[in-house]
Amino acid sequence: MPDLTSSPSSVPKIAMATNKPTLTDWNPAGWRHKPVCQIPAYPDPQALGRVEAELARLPPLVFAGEARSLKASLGRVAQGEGFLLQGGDCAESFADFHADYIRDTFRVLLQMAVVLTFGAALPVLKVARMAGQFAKPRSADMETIDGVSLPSYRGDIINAPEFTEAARTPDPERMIRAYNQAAATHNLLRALSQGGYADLHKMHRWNLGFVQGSKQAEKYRDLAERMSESLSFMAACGLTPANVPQLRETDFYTSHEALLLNYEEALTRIDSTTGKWYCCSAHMLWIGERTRQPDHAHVEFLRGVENPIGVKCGPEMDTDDLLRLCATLNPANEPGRMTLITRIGAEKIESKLPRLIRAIEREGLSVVWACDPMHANTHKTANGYKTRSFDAILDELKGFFAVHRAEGTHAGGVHLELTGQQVTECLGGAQAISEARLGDHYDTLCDPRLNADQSLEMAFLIAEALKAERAEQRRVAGGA
Ligand SMILES: O=C[C@H](O)[C@H](O)COP(=O)(O)O
Ligand SMILES: C=C(OP(=O)(O)O)C(=O)O
Ligand SMILES: [Mn+2]
Repeated sequence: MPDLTSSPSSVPKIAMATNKPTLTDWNPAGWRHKPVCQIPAYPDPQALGRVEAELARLPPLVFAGEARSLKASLGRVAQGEGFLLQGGDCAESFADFHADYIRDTFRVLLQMAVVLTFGAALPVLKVARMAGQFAKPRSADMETIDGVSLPSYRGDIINAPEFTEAARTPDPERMIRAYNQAAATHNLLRALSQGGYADLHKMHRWNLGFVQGSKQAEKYRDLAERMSESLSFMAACGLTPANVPQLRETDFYTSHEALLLNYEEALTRIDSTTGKWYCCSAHMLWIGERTRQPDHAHVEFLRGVENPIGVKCGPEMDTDDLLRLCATLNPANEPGRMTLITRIGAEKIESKLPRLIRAIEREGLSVVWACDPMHANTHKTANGYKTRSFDAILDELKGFFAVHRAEGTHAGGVHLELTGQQVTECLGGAQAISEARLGDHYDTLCDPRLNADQSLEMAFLIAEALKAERAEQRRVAGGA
C-alpha cells in the first residue's frame, strides 16, 4: 500500500489556468483517500513528495485540445464510422530508448493503419502505447528465485528488472526519468507524424524493416503499388499533398495505463479554455483489469479528468460493475469518452462477450468496443518463456468480430502488444516461431509482443474481417 498519509502534491497551477474546475466533488488528489491496488510502497515518502512537486511544475506532455480531438474521433468510432488501432510495448524501457526504436514502432503502426484503412474503408485512428507506458500491474507482489524473494519488477517508472534488492526497491526519481523519456518520445512522434515521414507517397520506403522476402513484405509491396496508383489518380484530379494535408501527415495519439497515480496526478492540469481537468501525461488513459474496482482509487482519479478513457474488461467482469463504471466515468454518456477493451480469451470470447454488449445496448450507452486479444491468451512454455500464440490471438479477434456481427454492434478496434523489432516472443505466424526459437530474441520486460512481421500479418487478417463486416452491412442495408 502506498503511504496515503503523505500530503498530496500541490495542485498544479498551470500557465493560463484562470477558470475554476467544474467538478466540485473531485480533485486530482482525491484518489489518496480510496483503497488502492498495484501502487508500490515507496520507502522514502519525503523523496516521493519532492518528486511529485517537481513533476507538478514541469510542462504538460499533451494539450487538452489534442485529447478533445481524439475524443471526438473516438465518438465517430463509437458510431461505426472509424476503427481504433491501439498498440505498442507491454512495458516501455529506459534501456531501449533511442530514435530508431521509436521510429520502428511508429512505422509498424503506420503500416498496419494503411492496411486496415484499405480493408475497412474507414478512417483508422492510431493510438500508441508509447511515451508513458511504463508502470506494470503484476499478479504477484514478490518474485522468488532459488529461494530468494524480492519485490516483483513493476515497470521502469517504479523499479528495475535486475534481480537484486537495490534494483527492485521503488525509486521515485524514476518518475522524472520516465517523464523526460516520454517528453522526448512525444517530440519525435510529433515530428514523424507531421514532418513528412508519414507522407503516403513514401509508403514504399517504410517497408525497410521487414524480413526480406517474407510473405508480409510481398503483400505490403503489392498494397503500396495499388496505393501509388490511387494517389496518381488523385493527383490527376488535383488532390495532392500540397492541398490535402491528410496525404502528407497523420494524426497520431499516445496512451498508457494510468496505474502510477502519483505520476498521473502531478501531470493533471486545468485547461485554460474550458476550465476542466485533463491528465496531460497522454491523450488517452486506460484502467487495467486489476485496478478497475468501481469504488477504488484508479476509478476515482479517472472519473475527474476529461481525457478519453479505456477500461479493460476481463472474462469475469460483472455487468453490474460494467454499468456502474460507465455511470461513474461517463455520467453524461458522452460519445468517445469510453472505450471498453475486452480481453476475454480465445476460448471464452463467444460465451462471455454477448452479455457485456447486451447490458450496454440495453442502457443505450455510447462506447467504443475494442479487442485486446493478448492478455487473456498468455501461457508459459515448458522452457520457461511467457508467450502467446499467434493463432490464439487471431481466434480471439475472430470471435470478437463474430459476436459483434451477431449482436449488430460495431467491432470498433484492436489493442495489441507489439514492437517494430524482429523479436521472437509470440509463437507462430507466417514465420512459424517455435518454442525452441523463443530464446533467440526474447527482449520484453514484461509480456510477449507481436514482432513487426507478425503485426503486419495480423493487420492483413483483421482487414479481411473488416471487409466481411462491411459486406454484411451492405447486405443488411440492401435487404432493408
Ligand atoms: O501487462 C500486463 C500485466 O502486467 C502482466 O500481464 C502481468 O503479468 P504477470 O502475471 O507476469 O505479473
Ligand atoms: C496490464 C495490461 O493489461 P490488463 O490490465 O488487461 O491485464 C496491459 O495492457 O499491459
Ligand atoms: Mn501487458
